[in-house]
Amino acid sequence: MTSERLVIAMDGPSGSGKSSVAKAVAQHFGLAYLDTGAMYRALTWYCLQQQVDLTDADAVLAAAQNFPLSQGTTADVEMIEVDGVDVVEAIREPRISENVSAIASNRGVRDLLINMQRDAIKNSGYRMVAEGRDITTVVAPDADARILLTASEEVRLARRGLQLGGTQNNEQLAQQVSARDAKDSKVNNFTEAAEGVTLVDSSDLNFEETIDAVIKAVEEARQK
Ligand SMILES: Nc1ncnc2c1ncn2[C@@H]1O[C@H](COP(=O)(O)OP(=O)(O)O)[C@@H](O)[C@H]1O
Ligand SMILES: Nc1ccn([C@H]2C[C@H](O)[C@@H](COP(=O)(O)OP(=O)(O)O)O2)c(=O)n1
Repeated sequence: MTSERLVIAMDGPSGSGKSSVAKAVAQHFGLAYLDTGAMYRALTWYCLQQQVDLTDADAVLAAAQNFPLSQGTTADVEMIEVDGVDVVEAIREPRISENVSAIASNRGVRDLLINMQRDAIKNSGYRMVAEGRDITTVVAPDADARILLTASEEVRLARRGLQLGGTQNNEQLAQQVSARDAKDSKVNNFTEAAEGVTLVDSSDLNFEETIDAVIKAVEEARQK
């Protein structure tokens, strides 16, 4: 086992393949994995469960300050609990996708979760793939490899539709993907690669090809 540090930061819009590709890349390099979007989703679930008014920024922040989150950091088993309740499936439901931007646009909430994310990277011994919207730019701008994973809107909508098993119509998918990205873009720029960030466009790549492209980008960044 090597203990050489390897922090890989990955950002991108909804449905670009961040979670699935990041997990595969973590397994390839033998790294821990952090899904930061799951943290914002779990906090949304908690606020809804606590009947917090999502338009009340102070109430949302108060909930975040007492957020009883427990999250695993292995790529092969997803573990997310809030106050002992398994929320792995619940946080992917459309009602969460539709409300999560209200939580993620709260500055105080972001500061709290960003600190938790930096702690997670440190606790991994700096051997982790972390993915989200602001990992390459805010959470870990000092990562050893920084990647922006994109795909055309059409491709991302189609992927999300398939992933949700055809349960959502086009309008619902557009709300959960395009409209959410538009809201999230007001907080972070995850459509253009910042300086030093490698862009991987997966529009014309299948899953395996995308993983290979990211691994190649990581290897290249490590040699710099
Ligand atoms: N390059 C690809 N080609 C085809 N399907 C992909 C590709 N990358 C990801 N997927 C699939 O698209 C869906 C969305 O991917 P996901 O990792 O959840 O995206 P994100 O985390 O960016 O929202 C998943 O079902 C995933 O398996
Ligand atoms: N680092 C991050 C990660 C996610 N978010 C917000 C923005 C997103 O709408 C939600 C959910 O993120 P998630 O990565 O689960 O979303 P997708 O799987 O890409 O659809 O959290 C964020 O603001 N910052």
